[in-house]
Amino acid sequence: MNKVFSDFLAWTREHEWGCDESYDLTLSNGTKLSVWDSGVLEVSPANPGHKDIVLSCAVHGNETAPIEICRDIINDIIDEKQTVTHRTLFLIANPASINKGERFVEENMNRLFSGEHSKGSTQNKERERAAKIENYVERFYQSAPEGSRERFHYDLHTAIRDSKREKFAVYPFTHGAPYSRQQLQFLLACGVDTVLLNQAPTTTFSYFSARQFNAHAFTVELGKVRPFGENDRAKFAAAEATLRNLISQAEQDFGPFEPEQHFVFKEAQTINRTQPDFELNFADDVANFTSFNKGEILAWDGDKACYAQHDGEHIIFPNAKVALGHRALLTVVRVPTESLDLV
Ligand SMILES: O=C(O)CCC(=O)N[C@@H](CCC(=O)O)C(=O)O
Ligand SMILES: [Zn+2]
Repeated sequence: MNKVFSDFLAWTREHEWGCDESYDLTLSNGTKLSVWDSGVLEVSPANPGHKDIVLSCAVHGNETAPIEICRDIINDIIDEKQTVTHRTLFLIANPASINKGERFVEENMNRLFSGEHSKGSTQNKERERAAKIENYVERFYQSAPEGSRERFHYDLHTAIRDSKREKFAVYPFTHGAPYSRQQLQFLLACGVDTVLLNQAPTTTFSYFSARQFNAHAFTVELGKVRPFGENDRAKFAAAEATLRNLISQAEQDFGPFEPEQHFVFKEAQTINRTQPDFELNFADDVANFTSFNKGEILAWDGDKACYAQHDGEHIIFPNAKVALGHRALLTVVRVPTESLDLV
C-alpha cells in the first residue's frame, strides 16, 4: 500500500508544509478516502449519514495526545476496523510544528483564522497553511450532499499547564444564539465536564467553523501537553471512544440532560500582552482554574496592573511569552448551567 495510506501521519510529517498531489483509496465497503494535501483526509461513505464532521489536531505541534488519537482512528479506518457512517474530514493542521516538537514554527496558527492570516504585511508558512485549511473546511462543508445536515468541528488540543479541571472545552462566541444541550452532553461523554463560554469573536479555528459554517465547533482541551509516547491513553479513552462513536453511529444517545453534571464558566476578561515587559503575578506552576478574588493583581502589562474583577475569577491559559497583542491570560467565572439559553 502507498505510504500515504499505510502511515498517514508519517507521510504527512514527510511533507510538512503540504503536498500538491492528491490520493484516493476506496475501501471494500465503498467508503472513499481522499487525501487533499498532507494532513488532510476526507472520508466519505458510499451512502453518507446526515452529519459532516471535522476532527482536527496539531494546530499546536507539541500537543501530541490528540495527534495520537487521530492517527489511530485514521489507521483503523484504513484497516477497515473502524466504520464511518458520516462524512468526516481529518486535519493534521501544522505538521512542521509536530516535527519541531513545538507549539508553532513561526506564528501561533490558532490566531490566524477568519482571515487573520492575510492581514498586515507578514507572510510565513503558517499563514499560508491556515489559509489553505480554511479552504479545505469550506470545500468539505460545501460539498456535502443536499438535504438537512448538521455540521460539527472538534479542534483537539492539550494545555501547557496542569489544570484543576482536567478536561475542558472552549465554546466559541455564539453572537447571542443559544447553546446546544446535546453538544454539552457529547462533550461530557468525552469526559469534558467543563465548558468556557467565550463572549467575543476570536481568531481561533473553532470560532472560524462556528461563525462561517454554523458548525457546532469547540476547542477541546483533553489534558496536558506531553511528548509522543508519554500520554496516558487511558485518560483519553472516553474522548476517543466518543469520537469513534460519533463518526460511526447514525445517532448518539446521551440520555437525559442533567444540568448539575456540567460546569459552565463565562469569560470574564481576556488580558492581552501589549508591552514587551509583560509579567504574570503568579508562579509558573499555578494551574489552570486557580481562583483569584476581586482586586488581586493577576498580571503586569508594562507598569499597568491587571486586576481580578470578581471574586472567584479563575485563570486559564496564562502565558507571558505570547506575541505582542496576543492573549496572555483568559479569566472566567462560574455560571449556573440552568442560567444558559439552551436549545
Ligand atoms: O495551555 C495553553 O496555554 C494553551 C492551550 C491552547 O492551545 N489553547 C487554545 C485555546 C483556543 C481557544 O481559546 O478556543 C489556544 O490558546 O489556541
Ligand atoms: Zn493548543
